[in-house]
Amino acid sequence: MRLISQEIWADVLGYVRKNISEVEYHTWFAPVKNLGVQEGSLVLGVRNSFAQEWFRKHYLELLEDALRSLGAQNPQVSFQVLPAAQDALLLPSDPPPPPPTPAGRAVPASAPVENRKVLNPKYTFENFVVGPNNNLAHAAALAVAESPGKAYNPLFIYGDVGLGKTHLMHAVGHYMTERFPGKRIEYVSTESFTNDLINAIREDRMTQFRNRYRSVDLLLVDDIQFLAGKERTQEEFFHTFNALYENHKQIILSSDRPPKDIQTLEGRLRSRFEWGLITDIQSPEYETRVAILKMNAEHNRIDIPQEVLELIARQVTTNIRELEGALMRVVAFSSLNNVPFSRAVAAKALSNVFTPQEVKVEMMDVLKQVAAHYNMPPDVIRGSGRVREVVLPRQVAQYLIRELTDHSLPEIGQFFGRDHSTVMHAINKVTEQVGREPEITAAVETLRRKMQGLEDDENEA
Ligand SMILES: Nc1ncnc2c1ncn2[C@@H]1O[C@H](COP(=O)(O)OP(=O)(O)OP(=O)(O)O)[C@@H](O)[C@H]1O
Repeated sequence: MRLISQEIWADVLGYVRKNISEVEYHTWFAPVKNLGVQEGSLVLGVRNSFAQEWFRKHYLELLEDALRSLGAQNPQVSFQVLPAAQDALLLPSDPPPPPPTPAGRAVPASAPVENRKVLNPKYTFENFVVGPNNNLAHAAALAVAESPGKAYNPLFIYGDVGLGKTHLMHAVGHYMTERFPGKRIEYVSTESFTNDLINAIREDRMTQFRNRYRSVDLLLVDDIQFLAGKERTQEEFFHTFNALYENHKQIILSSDRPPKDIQTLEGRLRSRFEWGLITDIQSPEYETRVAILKMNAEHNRIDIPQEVLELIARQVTTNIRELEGALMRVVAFSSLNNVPFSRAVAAKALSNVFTPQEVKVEMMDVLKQVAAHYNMPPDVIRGSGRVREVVLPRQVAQYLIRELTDHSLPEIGQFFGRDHSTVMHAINKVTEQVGREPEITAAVETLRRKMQGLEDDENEA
């Protein structure tokens, strides 16, 4: 759980930093030691009793507000004076989080030069969940990692925000570092490349700049779409590209769109970007989202029930960064309110961020829930049985699928191996019975709430 409290603390510091001056922040908050969440209370270690008093007087409310923003219903913060030796040992305390960057990336665009080489340790191939949305990009990245400069050069990966482009690029970097230890790797965002170029020109350091980017074995450039409209940077990048390419050095580029859609990109660069392989990453489907959450939970040693992960995966559908954020929110909520994980707790934790209408339900989920409710295998419900015990759950499932998903009658029919008129009949039948037959009414109501993650259960926070 240590990792969870670090996440919480990082979020709290982020909140605090936005609300006080930098000087105040560095004076008071930078030396604080996060001692974890104990029974719902965030425990902070401070240097001496004067600091403890100061915090109680001046920052308690701010800290409580920060915890409230993370979902704590009755936020609690306590302070402990650290023993002098521990204080000395612990300082500087947990590094404060970097100021938020627009894309929330691991290596801020304005990071000092030496930071740029840092590859995020989490972004490895082992930690990358492969699904139908990203399997081509994954296979291409792996091929490039195995034969850099030979398989596809450049490798151009494009896709929407937060779908794993940077993760895959870093994975190639990690792989190469392990496999070919002496190789030089440079990871840079297009923004950093541009800033670096501007500084090099201003400070008359062009030779140094060129050496640096032209002497690497693997160049990873993120968000290459930002080259658009920057003529001088395009010019310089063109020469960097050529130098590396001619020496069979690997280049990997990421972008939010394919080269042909990057406006005001010089033709000669565009055509070079198209020399190798262009591959895209799409939004993950439900199963992949659940797998990503599962891997994240395991990675952070969080023991969280599958059904809670499923609820989160249904709510956040397009961006993996947000998906991970939602998981952390649920974890923070349950730890700060000292309640065990449950679907109701998760729904509550996410209710401020995602409106219930956004809940996405899949046909298979409905079938599974109905099957569990009637204590019957899903395949039997989808099968050909005609006895009432099977027909009723089948009709209820079809009714709920129609209500909770966007699927058409023919699609639902196909899912059940029946034609659309049979589905229509089933839906009409249940519609007539709801409100009249208590048993069916209750079943539909319970299942509907469950599917929307709104059911009240005994764990409710
Ligand atoms: N297939 C995956 N398996 C596991 N984690 C993933 C996967 N894809 C993305 N992630 C995680 O999602 C988060 C966002 O990924 P990443 O930063 O690579 O996205 P991006 O496409 O580069 O976004 P941007 O366009 O903002 O640069 C990261 O924490 C990453 O580890």
